[in-house]
Amino acid sequence: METLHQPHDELFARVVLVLFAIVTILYLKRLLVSPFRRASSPSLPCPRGLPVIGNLHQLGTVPHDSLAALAAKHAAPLMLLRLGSVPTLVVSTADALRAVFQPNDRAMSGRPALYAATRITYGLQDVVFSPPEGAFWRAARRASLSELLSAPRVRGFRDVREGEAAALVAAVASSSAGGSPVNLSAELMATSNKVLRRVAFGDGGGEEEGSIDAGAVLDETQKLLGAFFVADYMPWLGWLDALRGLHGRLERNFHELDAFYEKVIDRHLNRRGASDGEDLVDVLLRLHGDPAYRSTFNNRNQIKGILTDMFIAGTDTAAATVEWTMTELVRHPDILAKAQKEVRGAVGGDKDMVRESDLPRLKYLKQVIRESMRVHPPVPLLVPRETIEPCTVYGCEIPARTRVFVNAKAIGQDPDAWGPDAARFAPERHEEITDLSDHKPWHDSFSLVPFGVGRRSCPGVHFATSVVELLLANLLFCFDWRAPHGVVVDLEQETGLTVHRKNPLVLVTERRRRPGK
Ligand code: HEM
Repeated sequence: METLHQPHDELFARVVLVLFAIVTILYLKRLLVSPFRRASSPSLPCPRGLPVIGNLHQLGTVPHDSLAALAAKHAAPLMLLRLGSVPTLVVSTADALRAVFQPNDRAMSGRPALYAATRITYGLQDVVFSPPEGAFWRAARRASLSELLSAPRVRGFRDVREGEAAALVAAVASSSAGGSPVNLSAELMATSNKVLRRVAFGDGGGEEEGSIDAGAVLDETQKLLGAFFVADYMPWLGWLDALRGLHGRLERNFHELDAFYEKVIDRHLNRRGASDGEDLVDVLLRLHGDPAYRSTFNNRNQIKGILTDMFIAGTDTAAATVEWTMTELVRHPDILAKAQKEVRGAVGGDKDMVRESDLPRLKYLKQVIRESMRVHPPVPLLVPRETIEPCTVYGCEIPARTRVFVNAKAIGQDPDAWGPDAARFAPERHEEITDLSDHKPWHDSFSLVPFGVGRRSCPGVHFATSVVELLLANLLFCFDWRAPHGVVVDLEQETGLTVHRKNPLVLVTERRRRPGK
């Protein structure tokens, strides 16, 4: 029997071996060959990657800068990469952005279901990460624009912003007493966080929620959303994230966040009918009872998902904007002096602080902020997109489910859009924009896109600019600023979805002397 079976066994082993080799070769070939090449794209460059990881290693420690360098090296306003197993289109100039989005805004309007975002948003029940095809995103986005972040609602929170701007001035004055340098990065983050918590949860800023340290929990949420999850690029290796402890951290954070939101929502339900103004939780609870929204907006998790949006999208973006603007101002004392002169002249030297009613007169300040967001967009690769259907760009077919990175930072440095001195910090280049109080020009342009582009662009522009302008105006009005002796303020960046300075901005400051005092 044995002698009869042996040749069959050998043959079987050989066949299995050959089949295994074929499957492996086909698999590696699939990984090595870009899907775009198969889809006939002679014109779009695809920088060569490595087996399995593709071009992931080329992202470096500061991905938007590495991608800009890669695009420049290949003279590729549009390039096609493979990040792990994910086909990815990278857009790096204003013209390319127009060519991609003008005809394909709908096709480009998806978001990839990233691992951490999916968990934190209760399975994509929010505005930032939810898929655009379903009724939920449309309803939630409509609610954001018309209720949560509308111009009247934002105006209604003026007292909160002015109160927190005054608290920031007091905190800076106290930390700088006796000539000590101030950690402005930390002060700005605390202020921005407080504004959002008061606006979202009410006057107590969430402090009523007893033992839960909401600031620390939300901070961890932000870190997890910016962390690199292997599963987002090579799903079959997702188990590595568990070994790295990321799953455990994510679960802990999710449950802490959830417990916090449950308490906040219960507190709001218990005090319903009280007449002390609506915060965002009140608005969301009201919408959930509204027949116009009931069919799509119908469970508590959606309220929690949208609250998370407000925090992740609104807190450190505003803080980073002021942080980078102050960085550039201290590096350019002439521009700092000009902006200060404008603020002090427009507000009046006898006043304590800048009020929101003063802001429309501060034209140069708005140019400075615009320039800062051109050179340092706080979300340099926007929030990742994903094509929801195939589309054609420059004659090349881009398949559905291609990830899309818009390099807002590279676009802000594009010499075709900004001239040969694009790298120079020069607020005057925005002089020709007449209506700086209107947020529309942000979204009309393809050359300045810190708030994104098309139908998924940021609905919080109004909210964000009112916070940023007020905080910056007060810092310039109330204090003189300079780097500590012998220190050159650097431009090193910390990575994450939102990009802050790597080293905190520590400055020496002196309180402005009021006339006659
Ligand atoms: C300076 C501050 C801010 C910057 C630079 C910023 C930037 C961005 C960017 C780049 C996007 C992605 C756009 C795209 O994919 O095209 C975005 C989306 C979003 N932002 Fe902002 N943002 C800021 C402030 C805010 C604030 C204060 C809020 C709300 C309180 C907010 C809420 C949102 C939401 C809900 C989305 C998702 C929109 C969607 O996917 O439909 N943002 N933001």
